[in-house]
Amino acid sequence: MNTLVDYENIFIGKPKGIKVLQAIDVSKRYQKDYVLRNVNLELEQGRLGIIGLHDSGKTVLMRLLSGLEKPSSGKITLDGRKLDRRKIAYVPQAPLFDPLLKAKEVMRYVGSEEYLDVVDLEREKKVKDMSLGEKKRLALALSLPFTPEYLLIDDITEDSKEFFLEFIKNFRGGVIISYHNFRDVWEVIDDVIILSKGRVTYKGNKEGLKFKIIRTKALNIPLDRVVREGDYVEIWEEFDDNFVEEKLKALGINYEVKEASPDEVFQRFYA
Ligand SMILES: Nc1ncnc2c1ncn2[C@@H]1O[C@H](COP(=O)(O)OP(=O)(O)OP(=O)(O)O)[C@@H](O)[C@H]1O
Repeated sequence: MNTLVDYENIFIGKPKGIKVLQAIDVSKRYQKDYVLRNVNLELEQGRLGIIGLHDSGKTVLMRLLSGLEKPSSGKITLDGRKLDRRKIAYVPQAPLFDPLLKAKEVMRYVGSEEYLDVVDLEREKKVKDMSLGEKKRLALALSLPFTPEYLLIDDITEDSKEFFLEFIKNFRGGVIISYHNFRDVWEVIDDVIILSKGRVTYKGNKEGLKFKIIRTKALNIPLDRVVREGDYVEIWEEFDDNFVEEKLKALGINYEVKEASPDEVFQRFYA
């Protein structure tokens, strides 16, 4: 293997021939309990965020997409074929390495310790002295010599957040990142899958999560979906709709409008 870092194959251009990563009607159960049900997704080199609360099935889905585990039913394919695991780099939630090895010794498995420079990790540092974020960067370094076309990152820690967000922005291939909120990853994702108790509750472009919250002190308005919050009422409406505002105007009722954050929308409708 070439011992120099192949920057071009990590950061420059797009991989030749766009490949489609697909999950087709994927379910997973351990013993009797289903932890994922009928998940469908399709990604063509874009950037997908898999968002869900604790225990929603994010890690299980990431392990299936990386080829580390097999679905109980349904299938995962790359361009309609069986997964080529080397083309899919996977950064686990909590990577495991021999604690006594140095970073450069772990890299001997792939024969090129130079990739530690790409993830900004000291060659002499022992695994037992690394933070979780550094172990995740080491997992990434191990996958890079295989010129992956997809990068799957299961969770980012506080100390590695900046590094991974920057890496995602520059990576030439497709990215899937799983995380528990939108705030921290919003800038690097285009498409979204929200998981709730193993089921997909939202799938689409992140722009589809735009809602506004209309607030008024008029408590008895003749509209559906009105929620009372203390001394005012709230009505949520999709950002581009104007039905509620026009109705309130016609009724001569004063109101305020605020854009809901993606996390507020997630918590309210899809979590
Ligand atoms: N090997 C396993 N055997 C049995 N149950 C499992 C196994 N792996 C995961 N589960 C169960 O699957 C469910 C989803 O777990 P998963 O780790 O995917 O959630 P998550 O969304 O990644 O949560 P977190 O945000 O806490 O990491 C949990 O109830 C978990 O206990």
